[in-house]
Amino acid sequence: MKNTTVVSAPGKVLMTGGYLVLDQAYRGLVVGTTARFYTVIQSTQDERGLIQVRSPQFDTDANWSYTATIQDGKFQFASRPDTSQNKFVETCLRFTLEVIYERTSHLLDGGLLITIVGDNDFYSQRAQLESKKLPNTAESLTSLEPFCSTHATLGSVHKTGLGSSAALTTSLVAALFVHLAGSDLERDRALIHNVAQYVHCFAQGKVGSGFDVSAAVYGNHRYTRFNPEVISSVMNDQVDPKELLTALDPTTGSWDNTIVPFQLPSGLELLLADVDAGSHTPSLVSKVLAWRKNNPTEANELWGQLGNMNANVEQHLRNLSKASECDPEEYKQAVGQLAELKASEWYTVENKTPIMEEFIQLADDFGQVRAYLQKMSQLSDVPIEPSEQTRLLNACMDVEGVVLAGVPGAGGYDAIYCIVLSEKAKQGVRKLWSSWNEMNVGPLLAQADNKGIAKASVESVNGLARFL
Ligand SMILES: Nc1ncnc2c1ncn2[C@@H]1O[C@H](COP(=O)(O)OP(=O)(O)O)[C@@H](O)[C@H]1O
Ligand SMILES: C[C@@](O)(CCOP(=O)(O)OP(=O)(O)O)CC(=O)O
Repeated sequence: MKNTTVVSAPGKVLMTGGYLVLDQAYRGLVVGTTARFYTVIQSTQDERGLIQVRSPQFDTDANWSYTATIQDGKFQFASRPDTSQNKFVETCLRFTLEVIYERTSHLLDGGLLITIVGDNDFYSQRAQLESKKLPNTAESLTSLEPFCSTHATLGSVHKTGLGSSAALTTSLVAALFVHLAGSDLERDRALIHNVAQYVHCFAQGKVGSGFDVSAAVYGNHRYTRFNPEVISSVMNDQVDPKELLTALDPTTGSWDNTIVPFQLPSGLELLLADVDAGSHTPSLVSKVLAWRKNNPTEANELWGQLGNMNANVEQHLRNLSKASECDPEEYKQAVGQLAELKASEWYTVENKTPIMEEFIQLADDFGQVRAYLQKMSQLSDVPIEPSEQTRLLNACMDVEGVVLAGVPGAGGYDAIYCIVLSEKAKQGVRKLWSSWNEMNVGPLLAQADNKGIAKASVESVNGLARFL
């Protein structure tokens, strides 16, 4: 398709580092997912500067129109009077177009038609499956068409926690740079990251750690956040374009975020589940941070202990990756043998190899991470790993071949993840989920995937062409 740009960006799972990663002194280990957001931009012959955006997976009002023009050399942006609001889409367009204009002195010759879709895993498919009288299993989810209708509005849709706004923002920002400024996603990655990070903070009205946008741009990594001061002076409606350009410029050296590549060791598979506990999780983050502020001594000790344990988990994973490369046969043998046992039984294996010891340490240290998160839950009185989730995670750990099971990100009732050693373990975990009664646990199809932002063609993305 001529004059068409497609850019996608992945969802994320923060395996370790929830809460701590808000602080520059600590790290987060984040994994990208195969679930992605796709932004398609088509140039149109419409009125110059007319930008129409649509999200066809939603029932009503998921169309937004804006105008972006240059008057007396100045960038002007407005939403059309008859349009509904989408803070993320609007903020992406407004600031990204402004940055592009400031950098290239050129904007639009005609109009733009922008189509945005997210993989099914970003939104709960429970209602969809029920209406088709299908059980909530991986097989049923596989039978749904790609980018299926959510039968909901953006306001009412049930999200699964993969980070729809970060993936949407990143894919839209990157697609605008490619389409209008001829950007190269490799070469201009840091600039795209900074703009997406800023836009995301602006739209959500607060500066979070930014690990979700970082994962959408770079895929898996160990993340250390940027100093929030980098953007604090431009977090206002009246921002001066030159000041914005300087604040987001990656060559000034002011952005101090770090990205250290990371891979899951071979043979390990990430499984995700969306949990519907029937209750709504309150804002966990502000309560935890308030507790930390009021109890600095106790909190700092806990942050230090949990930070060290998170670092141990990361190191075991890195050691295992190295072992799988240096000694593939022994590694395979260890994985095969351990996959037949519960992690709690691994210590009983006779003549354990160093690779097996590493797996045992990994499972033990991740158990410690959970213990510290449970302590954080109790002390701050916030349900980070609430007892319902503890029971579910313990049951997952009781399946043969499960290495670890935990709550991603901020925790709460909404989601869990497991890492398993075999197809049999994966089936065992999913069987457990489908029979779990205390809460409704539904599998997601997404797996770990290291690809950050990426260009595509319409034809290469299954199910995309029907929207264009
Ligand atoms: N498919 C989509 N099309 C357009 N905007 C979307 C889409 N999905 C999510 N968004 C934007 O992201 C917002 C949701 O952000 P948020 O509540 O922070 O959820 P999340 O935790 O998934 O990022 C929506 O209100 C909307 O502005
Ligand atoms: C608490 C945190 O450190 C991690 C939150 O991770 P989640 O994956 O739970 O995030 P949401 O997509 O906002 O639900 C906050 C942060 O780092 O910004």
